[in-house]
Amino acid sequence: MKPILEVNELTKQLGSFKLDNVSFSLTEGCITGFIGVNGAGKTTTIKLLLGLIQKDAGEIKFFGKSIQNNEHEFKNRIGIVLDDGYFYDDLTLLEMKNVIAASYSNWDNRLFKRNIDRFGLPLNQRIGTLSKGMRMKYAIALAISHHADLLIMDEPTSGLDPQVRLELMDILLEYVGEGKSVFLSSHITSDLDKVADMLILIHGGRIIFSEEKDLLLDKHGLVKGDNKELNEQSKALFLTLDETDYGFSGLTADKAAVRRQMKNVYIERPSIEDIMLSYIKR
Ligand SMILES: Nc1ncnc2c1ncn2[C@@H]1O[C@H](COP(=O)(O)OP(=O)(O)OP(=O)(O)O)[C@@H](O)[C@H]1O
Repeated sequence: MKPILEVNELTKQLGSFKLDNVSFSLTEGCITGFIGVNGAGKTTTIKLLLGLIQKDAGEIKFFGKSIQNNEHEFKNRIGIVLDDGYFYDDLTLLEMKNVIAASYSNWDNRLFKRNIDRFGLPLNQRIGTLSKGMRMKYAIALAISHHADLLIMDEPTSGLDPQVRLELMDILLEYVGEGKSVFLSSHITSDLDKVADMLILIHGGRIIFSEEKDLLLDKHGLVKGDNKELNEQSKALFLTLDETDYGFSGLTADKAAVRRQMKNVYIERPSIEDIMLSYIKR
């Protein structure tokens, strides 16, 4: 599949924080989870993609074309869902829609109406009176009503209850089912366990890995066993290792090698959170 967005050696110094030579690409028709703990650099990367802050160096290409020279086309073909700061609370949903729709050349009012009906949103209610879940659905309805090819979302699930998070994931799955792509930052990795195709981990302003989720989950393993299984060679197979008097548990990035070298151990499937924490603890 084609890369929809390519980020090459993106760099930005912000006070003592440096986003350091960040490179990754997003594949068409995929949900890519951009994961990392607080302060890792997720929002900074997204702000640079959207031109909300200026990069020091690096290049961003959208469908093979530099976004710097094609800013208008890029903005028309992406949908954006940021933290809830960018709506006017005193406007109704309909009034705010009119403000936003005016800035897109391919805005589709019928599609917007369909999304609004589907999400059960009251068009004449003031934005300030919406619940957090409704506000998120409204932000998505706005972001996907101009036939965007790529939806970019910064921490969309934070502060939402599990039911609304589940609904949100269903909406995203339906969206990529139409051949669109989603780039979604989150430190709540459990949502991504279900829906992400690709995962990119950022930590301290650097990309730690960028991989297909299924491959990542397949090759890593949470290993438990008796301490007598551990020696210098087998210990080298672990990203993290906890040893107690009762035995050890550790996360390996090479489950196959553990199977070959350690005979009496249990290997469980890790969660994305287990993997993320192991890489950043190293
Ligand atoms: N304008 C700025 N001046 C100085 N430092 C900044 C500025 N903006 C962000 N930072 C710092 O950059 C680092 C990365 O912040 P960023 O918001 O990108 O992290 P994040 O991964 O999105 O975290 P979170 O999950 O908490 O939103 C943080 O240490 C933050 O304090």
